Amino acid sequence: MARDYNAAVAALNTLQSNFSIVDAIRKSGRGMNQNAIPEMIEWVKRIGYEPSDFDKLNAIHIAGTKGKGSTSSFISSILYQYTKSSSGNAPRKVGLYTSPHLRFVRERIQINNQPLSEETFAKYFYETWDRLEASAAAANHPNPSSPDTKPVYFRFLTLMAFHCYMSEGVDAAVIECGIGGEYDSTNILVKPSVTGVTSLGIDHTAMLGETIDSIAWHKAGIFKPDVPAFSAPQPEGAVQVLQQRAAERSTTVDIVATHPALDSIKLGLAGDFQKINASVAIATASAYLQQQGHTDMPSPNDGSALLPEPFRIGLEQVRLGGRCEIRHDPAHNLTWHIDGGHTLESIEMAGRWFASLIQHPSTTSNLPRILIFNQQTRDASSLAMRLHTTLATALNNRRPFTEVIFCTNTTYASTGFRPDLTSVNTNAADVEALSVQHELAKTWAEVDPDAKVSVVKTIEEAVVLARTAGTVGTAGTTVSDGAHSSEDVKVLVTGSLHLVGGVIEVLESEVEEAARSRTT
Ligand SMILES: Nc1ncnc2c1ncn2[C@@H]1O[C@H](COP(=O)(O)OP(=O)(O)OP(=O)(O)O)[C@@H](O)[C@H]1O
Repeated sequence: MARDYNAAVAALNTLQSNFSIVDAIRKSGRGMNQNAIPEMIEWVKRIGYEPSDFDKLNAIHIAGTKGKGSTSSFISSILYQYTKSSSGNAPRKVGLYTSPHLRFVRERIQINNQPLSEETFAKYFYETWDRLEASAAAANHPNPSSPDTKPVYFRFLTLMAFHCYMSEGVDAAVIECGIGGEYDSTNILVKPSVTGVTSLGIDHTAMLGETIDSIAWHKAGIFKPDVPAFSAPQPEGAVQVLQQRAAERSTTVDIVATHPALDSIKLGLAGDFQKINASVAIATASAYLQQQGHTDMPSPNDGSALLPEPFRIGLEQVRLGGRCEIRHDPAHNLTWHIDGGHTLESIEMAGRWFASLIQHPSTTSNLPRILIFNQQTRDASSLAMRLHTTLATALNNRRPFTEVIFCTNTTYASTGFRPDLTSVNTNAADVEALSVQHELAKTWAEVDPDAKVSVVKTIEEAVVLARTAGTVGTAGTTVSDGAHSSEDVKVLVTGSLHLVGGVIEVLESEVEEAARSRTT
C-alpha cells in the first residue's frame, strides 16, 4: 500500500479514542491521567529521544483556556520575521505546533508559518510509526504492528512534531498545549526557553476541575525552573495560584498588560480580545529573542517600549483561519463571519465581535441575519443562549438573527471523503438522530419565537440554506433589489472549531473547484 499522505491520515485516524472511551473519562470525574508524563516519556524513548534532547528546540510553551492558538500564531509570525535577518543569533526555522486543525491535519505542524507539505507529513509520520513498531519488535512484542504499540492520536502527533522539528533543525518551536498543562503530552519539555499562559476560563472541567483556581493549577504545570513565564491578566484567585506555582517551580510569572503599541497596529486577527493575546505574544517572543542574544529587544515586561519593526510586521501579517474571520461571497450577496468560539467566554467574544459589525445604523435594514451553529459535545444550549443574550443586549433587544440553522459538524464535501475531517469523538447516534440540534431549535424558539429555525444534517445543507435565505430575504424581496444593493446578508458561523473547519472546507473547495475549471 502506498505510504502517502492519505494513507498516513487514515492510519493516524485509527489512533483516535472512540466516543465511548472519551465519554466514559468525562463522566467518571477521574480527571487527567496522572501518569501521562511518564507514559509519554516512555513513547519519546521508543522513537529514539530523551526529553532533554528537545531543549535544542528552544521551545516557547503555551497553555491557557482561550487564545492559545492565536497567541502561538502571533509568536510564530513575529519570530518568522527574524529568520529573514542576517544576524547570527536570529532563529533560522520556527516551528509551530497547534491543535485542532480546520481543514488538514498537516496544519497542526508548521515550519516558518507553512503547514508541512503532504510529502513531508507522510515522511515524518511513517518514520515515527516505524520507530514505534521497531521498538515493539525489539521488546519481543508478539505483533509489533498492532494498535497497542502506538500512542493515541494527540500523543502520536506530538511525538511526530518533535521528531520533525529535531530533524529539520528548528531552533524556535512554539508549542501549544492540548488540554491543561501539568499532564499534557507536550509537557515532556524539560527546558523550554519561555512559557506563557493565555486567558483562563471554565472548560474541560471533567479533566481540569470546576474552578478557575484548579484550572490555573493545571495550566501553570508548564512552568519550569529558571524559565521566564508570562500570563494574560487573570481573575485574582487565578493570579495567586499562578504565582504560587511559579515559586514552587523556582521561577516568577509576569502578568502582561495590553501593550500600548497595539493602539497603532492593525492586528492580522480581528476581535478586541486579540490585543491581549498579542501582548502575551510580544512578551514571550521578546524573552526568547533576548535569550538568543538580541540586545535591541523591548524588555518583555515593559509595556511602554516601542516595538521593533519585525514585531509590527509579524503582528499585522499573522494568519489563522476561523478566528473572527470574514469572507465575502459576492455571488450570493453574503458575508460569512466565522469564529470557532466554544466556551461561554469565547462565544460571548464572538457575539460582541459580530454585534460590533452590525450595530451601525446603516445595517439596521430588514435584510436577513443568519446564524449557523453547532456544538456537539459541550453544553450546546447554554452556549447558544449566551450568544443570544450577548447579541440581544448589544443590539438593544433587537432580534439578533432572522434565521437560525442548527446542523452537525459533518461534511460530505463535494470533493469526496475527507479523512482529515473525520472525528470519532462524537456520539454517532446523537448525530444520526440530530438530537442536539432539535434540542437547540426548541430552546431558541422559546427565546425568539419569530426567528425562523431550521435543523439540517450536514454543513453543505446549512451553507445552501443560508444562501437561499440570503437571496430570498425575509420580506420576500430579493437582496439584489436596488434598495439593498450596497448591503449584503450577514451570516455568523460559530459554536465549534469543527463546524468552522467544515464550513471553511466547503467554501474553499468551491474556490479550488472554480480555479480548476478555469485552467481546464
Ligand atoms: N483572549 C481571549 N479571550 C476570550 N476568547 C478568546 C480569546 N482568544 C481567543 N478567543 C476565542 O477562542 C476561539 C479559539 O481561539 P484560539 O484558537 O486562539 O484559542 P485556543 O485556546 O487555542 O482554543 P482551543 O483550545 O479551543 O482550540 C476564538 O475563535 C475566539 O472565539
